[in-house]
Amino acid sequence: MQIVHLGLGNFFRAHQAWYTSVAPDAADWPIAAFTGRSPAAARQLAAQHGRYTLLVRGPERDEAQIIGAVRAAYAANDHQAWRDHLAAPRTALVTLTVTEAAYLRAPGGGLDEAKAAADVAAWLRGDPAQTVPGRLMAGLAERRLFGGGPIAIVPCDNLPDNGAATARVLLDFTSLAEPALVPWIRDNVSFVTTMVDRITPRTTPEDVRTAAALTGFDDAAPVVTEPFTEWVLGGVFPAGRPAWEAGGARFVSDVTAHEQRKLLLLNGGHSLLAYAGSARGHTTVAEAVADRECRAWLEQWWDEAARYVPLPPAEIAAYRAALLTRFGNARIRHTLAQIAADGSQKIPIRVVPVVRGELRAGRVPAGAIRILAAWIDHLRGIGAPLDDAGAGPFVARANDVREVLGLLGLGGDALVSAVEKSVEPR
Ligand SMILES: NC(=O)c1ccc[n+]([C@@H]2O[C@H](COP(=O)([O-])OP(=O)(O)OC[C@H]3O[C@@H](n4cnc5c(N)ncnc54)[C@H](O)[C@@H]3O)[C@@H](O)[C@H]2O)c1
Ligand SMILES: O=P(O)(O)OC[C@@H](O)[C@@H](O)[C@H](O)[C@H](O)CO
Repeated sequence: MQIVHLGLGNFFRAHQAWYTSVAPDAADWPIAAFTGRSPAAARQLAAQHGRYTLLVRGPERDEAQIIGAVRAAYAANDHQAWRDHLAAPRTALVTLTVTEAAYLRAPGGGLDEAKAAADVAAWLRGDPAQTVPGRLMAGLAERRLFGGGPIAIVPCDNLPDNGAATARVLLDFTSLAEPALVPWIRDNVSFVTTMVDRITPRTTPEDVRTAAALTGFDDAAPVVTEPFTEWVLGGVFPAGRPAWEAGGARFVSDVTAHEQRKLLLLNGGHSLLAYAGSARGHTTVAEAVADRECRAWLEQWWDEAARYVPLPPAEIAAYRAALLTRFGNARIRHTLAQIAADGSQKIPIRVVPVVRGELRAGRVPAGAIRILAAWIDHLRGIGAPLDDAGAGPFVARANDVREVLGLLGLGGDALVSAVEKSVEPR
């Protein structure tokens, strides 16, 4: 059997490829990985026969592992290889790590048709589809044509209910571009929902030197990650899967509680530090969490967000304590700028649901308001640099708090006034 992966970035190599590498049946599950956009990662990995170093960075030392799970690496524009791999009956599942923005979701959750329009038009002209929903559709069209059979799609991006979210954008895209394929997708494609967790920063030139010194292998593309890792999956694998349980993956009937715990507490906490911490001059998560004020803001946010995590209080308390240790690992250089990117995709899923819930309960949540205000400051040029292709409408209205909140589907005088008081004076 075989796994196909789309989005050959660092996280995939620290997480899904690592789980596959430690599975007892790893030899039966080679991975063919495709870059999402630039060909650089494919070139680097192909030159190393897919092998790379995983530096597991604890608070005191690094442990180097050579991972050999990736057997073939392709550039995003190798459309023929993509279609061939998706069509092959031996391909049992497709994993994705392509960032939140790549799903082309509209605020309501379906496909943003304006963002997809050029790709739909390209497909109708007979050109290769370039977006993630378009590429999935193109590969599945080939699979149907050649009788490849049922398959699982396993998104591993930080989106709530990522399986259903992927199904929705894919089916919306297919309805526009290739409607005859829709029933086949409904009957043959299983969408697995996952909660994924392993803090994996960008690789620095120093990491490259460290990896070579530890292993003697002159690796152009090592990956640094933390010791902690978690993977919770819910859904059906009609053509099988590796025994990922060996690495600690859990298969459950409902991922929601795990997903809310991670998305609100970890990712929401990260977004708070990315905007409010960078505005205080910090560069990394570890620096920000060592700042007493940022740490107090984090606890305040967690107190509010915890109300929306359907788990026992003791479990939430243990998770919070573990997060402080993980965030405090100063040897992991996780930059606030990396986390701050694409806030227009992240704020609506990491923070807005808590604000809505609190307003419904008659509370004006100070911790969540701080994140909204710090993000608006970021849109106005404060703190980490703005790197967000979807920020245009928010930047255009950034001087007017009420309008920015309106774009997030939020409003009400009490909220607007609280956020106005919390943004930096101008
Ligand atoms: N890094 C982490 O700690 C971490 C942890 C959990 C989940 N994730 C998820 O993994 C994603 C990737 O993180 P990473 O650290 O590997 O980042 P990365 O920058 O190393 O890799 C990103 C990958 O996504 C692809 N991509 C980006 N935009 C795309 C687009 N519009 N269309 C198609 N492909 C696109 C890139 O080509 C690249 O292959 C995150 O956005 C997040 O959803 C990351
Ligand atoms: O990867 P992103 O861009 O979705 O979000 C940035 C971080 O919050 C995220 O990468 C976390 O480090 C990760 O989700 C931990 O598992």
